Parts: sequence; structure tokens; C-alpha cells
Amino acid sequence: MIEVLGLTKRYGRVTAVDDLTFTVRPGQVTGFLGPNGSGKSTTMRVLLGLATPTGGDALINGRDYRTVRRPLHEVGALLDANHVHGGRRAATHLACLARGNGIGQARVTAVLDQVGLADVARDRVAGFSLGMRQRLGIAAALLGDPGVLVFDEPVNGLDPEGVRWIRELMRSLAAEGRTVLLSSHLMSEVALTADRLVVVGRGRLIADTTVTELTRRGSLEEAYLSLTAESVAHRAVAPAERGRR
Ligand SMILES: Nc1ncnc2c1ncn2[C@@H]1O[C@H](COP(=O)(O)OP(=O)(O)OP(=O)(O)O)[C@@H](O)[C@H]1O
Repeated sequence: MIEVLGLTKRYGRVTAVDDLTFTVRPGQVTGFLGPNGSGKSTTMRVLLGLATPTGGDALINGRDYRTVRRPLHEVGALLDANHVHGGRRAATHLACLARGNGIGQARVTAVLDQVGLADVARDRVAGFSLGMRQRLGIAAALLGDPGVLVFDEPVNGLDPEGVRWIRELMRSLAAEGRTVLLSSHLMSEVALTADRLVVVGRGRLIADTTVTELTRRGSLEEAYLSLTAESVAHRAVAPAERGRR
């Protein structure tokens, strides 16, 4: 379970997250939605101990990440697929992570198989496409067989087969009773993948609901756009409007 409790994070004068509270429960995929700059990545970074909160808490199974004894066994995360050093081979990258966390080589082989990278396990990451890097990041997240999974834009760069694979993976991880938090801007994909939705705007909670509830009257995209209309920080001028200027 993930609990975000009155979380605030400021960077100088910018309030990235503003007194945010929500819970992500096991057995479901929870979509984490919001316009660019609304504080999703910051919330995930605090949750994973990569940023210190200004106020409030972000807890994994009731604990602050920094006090979790075996982090990879508690929570797996994909935040930035380009984070891996390009000179590393995929298998070596995972083997290093595994060794540091008391995980055996058999598990490295298993997750490489699971994400479809077994054939390129000995290749250097520098030659990987974005989609392959996403798969490698997901393999790293799964390495410790954690009960909580956090994915920031996991379908970025994936081809249609990869997008479907991610969708089925998320659904199966939730069906196994895991807690899955998934941020994405692809509403059609979220509608197919998530059960619940947490929507934020300008660092604040806008909605904490189910996909079924939000799509009662139309598409998720329509519902989302109307919910977040006031929270969009960077809006382009529409072509018709531009002509009138
Ligand atoms: N390290 C940082 N230093 C200063 N400001 C930051 C930092 N990280 C995030 N911010 C600011 O905090 C706000 C929230 O950013 P964040 O990346 O969390 O949003 P997001 O919802 O993940 O956006 P996106 O959908 O574009 O990824 C933005 O105004 C951003 O510029």
C-alpha cells in the first residue's frame, strides 16, 4: 500500500506538491494523472526517497522509503528509463542491482525473460531503443519481486505490441495482489489499464475516483480535460484562435 499524507514539496518559490493526500491500495492499478508540471514525478520521487518532503509523508507499506531495510523487495520503480549507463550490458546492469540487494543470478535471468530482453542481455544499453530501455527499467523494478510498483510513463517509446504488453503486465501484477501506481498522459491507455484514478493539478488533489465513475458520461479524455481545465500551466493557442489575432 502507498499512503501520501499531507505531502508538500517546494523547490524555492515553486510549490511542486501542495498538501496532497491519497492512498493507493493493493490488487488494483491506480492511474496517476495530471497536466505537465502538476507534481506527479515529484510525488513519486519523494515516495522513493529521491527527494525530501517539505512537509507531510509518503509511505510504502506504512514506512518511509529511507527506513525500508530491503528496498527492492518492497518497492520497484521505473522513473527514468534513460538513467542506465550506456556502456553497461543489460544483464550486467541487473546483476549489479541484484548483488547489492542479495538477489541471485537466476532472478536476473527470469526478469530478462519476463520483459523480452533475453536475446539482447549481453548487448550494451547504449544501443538500446527507448522501448528496450523501458523494458530494462521494468526488469529492474521487478527484480526483487516487490509488492508495490511505481511506474512513471512506462509506455513512452513502446510500439503497439509493447504498449499491450505493459497493459497486460500491469493488470497481472495487480491481479497478483500488488499495489500498482502508474502515471501516464495517454488517456486511452489509462482507461484500458487502470481501475482507480488519482488526478492532480498544480500539486493538489483534483479527484480520487474509479475509471468506471469518471467514464460514466463519456470518454476518460473528455472527463480528464474538463477536470483539469483550470490546472493546465502551458496551453498552446488553438489554430482558429490564432487566425483571429
Ligand atoms: N528539482 C527541481 N527543481 C526545481 N523545480 C522542480 C524540480 N523538480 C520539479 N520541479 C518543478 O515542480 C513542478 C512539478 O514538476 P513534476 O515534474 O513533479 O510534474 P509532473 O506532473 O511529473 O510533470 P510531467 O507530466 O511534465 O512529467 C514543476 O513546476 C517543476 O518545474
